[in-house]
Amino acid sequence: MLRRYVGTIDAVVTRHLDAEWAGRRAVTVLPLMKLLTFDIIATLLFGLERGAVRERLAAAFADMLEGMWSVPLDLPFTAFRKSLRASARARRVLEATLREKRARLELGESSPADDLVSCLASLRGDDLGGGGKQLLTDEEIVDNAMVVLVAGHDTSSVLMTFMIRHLAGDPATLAAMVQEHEEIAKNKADGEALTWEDVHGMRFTWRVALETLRMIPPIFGSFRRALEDIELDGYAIPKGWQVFWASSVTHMDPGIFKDPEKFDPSRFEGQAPPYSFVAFGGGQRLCAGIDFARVETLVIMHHLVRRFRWRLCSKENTFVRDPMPSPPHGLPIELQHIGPASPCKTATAC
Ligand code: HEM
Repeated sequence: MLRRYVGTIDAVVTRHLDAEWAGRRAVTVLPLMKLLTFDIIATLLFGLERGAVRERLAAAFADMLEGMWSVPLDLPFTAFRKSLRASARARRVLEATLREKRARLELGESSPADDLVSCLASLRGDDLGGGGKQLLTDEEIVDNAMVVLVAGHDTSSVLMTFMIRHLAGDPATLAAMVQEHEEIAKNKADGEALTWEDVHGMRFTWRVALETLRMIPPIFGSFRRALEDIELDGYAIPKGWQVFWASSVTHMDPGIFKDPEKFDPSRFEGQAPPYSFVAFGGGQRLCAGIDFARVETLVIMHHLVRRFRWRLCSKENTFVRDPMPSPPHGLPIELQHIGPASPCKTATAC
């Protein structure tokens, strides 16, 4: 299904680079990547065109994220209360979107395959003994849309930001990536959109992404509940206990990844042992958006490395977790344009 949306992702990425990167001498990467991944999700999963509705959703969503990890005190003026209110505003936008989608589906003006909201609104219980009734309530559809928005927005933007940071200091990896993308581009006309097949050819770039995720996993872990008494390395874990799995610890285990501090995309030439690379989680609750993340990452990197070179404004090679990793000051970089010339926009110094 994702195959048919590669061209749309390509169009959103190109528009974003033209509007936000082209002609600028410097940009701050993390906020731009958040904007871009939000635009991709809003377009593809919610079918929201650019405009007032999308801006309202973006604003409510940004406010919601601000307090999402705050102390859960629902009192006036707390970050948590503000986040709850913003979440209610975002839900109202999505409820209105759902009503509109449903009306268009009933009039035959749109198809369930148009976007995620239309797809969920069209699900019927025929195969599950539901007598053809709507499978999900409106509340469940909005819940699902909110989950996808939260799960798919910050994660990919963090990955892209740290890839860009790494490439600034690793000319050999950048050169190998450029070569891969130039090979793909040489068989295409100017401005021709990438296809599913092109994206599948970007093997080296995906290994660079996986290695970036290994070293700086956006989600550092999560909880699982023990379904039965188990013993692990001599420790007894009783049934019902919550266990925290930490991707950062597994990824830095020299018994699994030799020289774990070294950035080496070739580790992913073969298959990593099961449950050793867990940036996307594992088991039944494995990330539902892996393929989506892969396509958007590869399309974005394709256009970035073909159009720009960059230099870090700060030498600080650190990051903080809150709880997502973020580089100092959101990663300001100086840009050099190597793609087709574009009109000069506001130049911001580092
Ligand atoms: C680099 C990008 C991404 C990373 C590192 C990532 C990572 C993860 C992780 C660690 C989990 C928890 C898995 C578990 O508990 O075992 C998860 C769940 C999930 N992710 Fe992602 N994710 C990414 C991108 C996306 C995107 C783009 C989407 C959607 C468009 C998405 C949708 C989801 C959903 C819906 C879940 C919940 C799955 C469930 O509980 O069944 N993710 N992701």
